[in-house]
Amino acid sequence: MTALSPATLDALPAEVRRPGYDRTAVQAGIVHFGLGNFSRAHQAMYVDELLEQGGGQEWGICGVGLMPRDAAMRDALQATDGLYTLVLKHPDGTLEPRVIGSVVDYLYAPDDPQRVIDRLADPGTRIVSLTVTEGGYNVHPVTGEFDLGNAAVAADLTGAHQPTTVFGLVAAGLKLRRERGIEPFTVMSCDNIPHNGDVARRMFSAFATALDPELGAWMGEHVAFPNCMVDRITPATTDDDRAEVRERWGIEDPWPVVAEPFTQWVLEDDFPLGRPELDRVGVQLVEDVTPYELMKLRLLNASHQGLCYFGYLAGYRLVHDVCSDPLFADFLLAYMTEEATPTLPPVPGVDLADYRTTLIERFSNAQVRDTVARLCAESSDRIPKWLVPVIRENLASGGPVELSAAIVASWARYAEGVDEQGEPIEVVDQLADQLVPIARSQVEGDDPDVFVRNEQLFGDLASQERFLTAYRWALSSLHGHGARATLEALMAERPRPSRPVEGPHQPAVRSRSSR
Ligand SMILES: NC(=O)c1ccc[n+]([C@@H]2O[C@H](COP(=O)([O-])OP(=O)(O)OC[C@H]3O[C@@H](n4cnc5c(N)ncnc54)[C@H](O)[C@@H]3O)[C@@H](O)[C@H]2O)c1
Ligand SMILES: O=P(O)(O)OC[C@@H](O)[C@@H](O)[C@H](O)[C@H](O)CO
Repeated sequence: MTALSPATLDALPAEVRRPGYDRTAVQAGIVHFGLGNFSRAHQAMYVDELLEQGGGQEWGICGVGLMPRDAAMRDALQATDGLYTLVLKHPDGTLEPRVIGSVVDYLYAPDDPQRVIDRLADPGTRIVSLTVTEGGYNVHPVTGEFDLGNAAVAADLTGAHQPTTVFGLVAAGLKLRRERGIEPFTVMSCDNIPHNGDVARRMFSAFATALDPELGAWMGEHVAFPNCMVDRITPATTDDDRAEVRERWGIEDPWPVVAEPFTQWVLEDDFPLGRPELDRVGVQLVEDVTPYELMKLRLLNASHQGLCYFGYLAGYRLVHDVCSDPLFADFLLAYMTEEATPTLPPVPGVDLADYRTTLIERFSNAQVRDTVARLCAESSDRIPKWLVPVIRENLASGGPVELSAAIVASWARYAEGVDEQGEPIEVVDQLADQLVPIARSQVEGDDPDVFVRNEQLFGDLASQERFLTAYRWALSSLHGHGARATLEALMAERPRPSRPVEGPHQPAVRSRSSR
């Protein structure tokens, strides 16, 4: 057994790719907040690749963690001097193990916030990147503005102690740079949010303005916030993943990461202090990321929501099991083709029919073992940003909303917190305390539409007749017949591309038109 470290790299089996570059010469020009599974499988892999190709020595990554769980990442990376194993899992079972070397430092902010601020103020820091989740941007659910009422944010705004939030730390770093006459770094959001750079700009600027209006104005003038689209399905690391790395390659790695082979990064090229030559390693640099992000968020991410609640209620726990079921694959393809795609602009260089088929193949990769639970979590951050816009556009254009409405209904049913066998569901959502009682009251109370009357999440959808009719039908079918039968009814009159015409499943409820 080899404990992963710079000293043991040469002892790893030949099939494990490892850094061939001199890590001691790599400087951390990127500070990354939220160094979790995804950024280690994606951004850090691209930088590692560039380093392999002899470029990017000034673009190593310093991870920063803020949350209690990040102490474990600190410990893991401390043990390996920042190294970790990325295992790409091909559908045919082929594994590509690779040790990533681009993370050259890690700071756990609660240990020493000033060290983080000093690193941000250091002229060598030229990009601050983020994967702090959708919820990490502190957007007020009703106003859409920065939520100044958030307790941690409000505490940071008093300036009475060292900051604890990403907003407080970034603002403190920028303040020092401004005072010292150092140009600001670029802030690069890599979260799954439409116009993630624009959202980051609004939120970070709002915090800075509330702290110090002059700082806010300086930021508005000088800080760049490029938008980007990022893609690589990266499940949470499990103990089985750790054991696999240990047993197959003899590597003792406290926190490896597994991911699918597919990867994509489309990035707006707005980096006043420069950037790594990411275009050398496959990143698409574009003027406007909009068509790419709409494609990805409305096809991939919204389909994840389309499969997770129905899938969970039908008894599935792994994503590939859901998507290997032809009924579910057909449902997702129908949602993507009939409802999501018509809302998309043309995407340069992309055949959307191929993209949709590839998504089903990616979701069906049995080796990745992505979980339905990961996709069901924090739905209140996801459905309003990925699916509700599809519904709105179709309502406005006269397009169909039946399948999207059924996805919303499946969330409403799932949020009741009890499955079809009467077993409890653990609803993981920052709004769970509100949502679960509301969802339960749709069964017990006298308003079956109560869940979608939540304007915070759905705006005025509940007053849109076409949406409401489809939603009511789907919710009632979910209650009366269950998830599988509801999908069968929805799909009964549609072409079924991914299963034989005489398939094994017969619709268990009446078809939509005979209702
Ligand atoms: N996992 C994927 O397949 C994937 C793919 C594309 C994009 N993404 C984006 O990356 C994000 C993170 O995904 P992940 O798989 O790395 O998750 P993860 O749970 O492994 O990592 C999330 C990191 O964000 C930190 N974080 C959470 N809330 C925060 C807050 N309020 N302030 C500061 N830090 C906070 C966590 O402590 C952790 O370090 C997603 O929410 C998504 O926007 C993920
Ligand atoms: O990570 P989230 O919360 O943005 O969304 C859950 C998944 O849809 C997402 O992680 C996808 O796996 C990812 O966006 C694929 O690139």
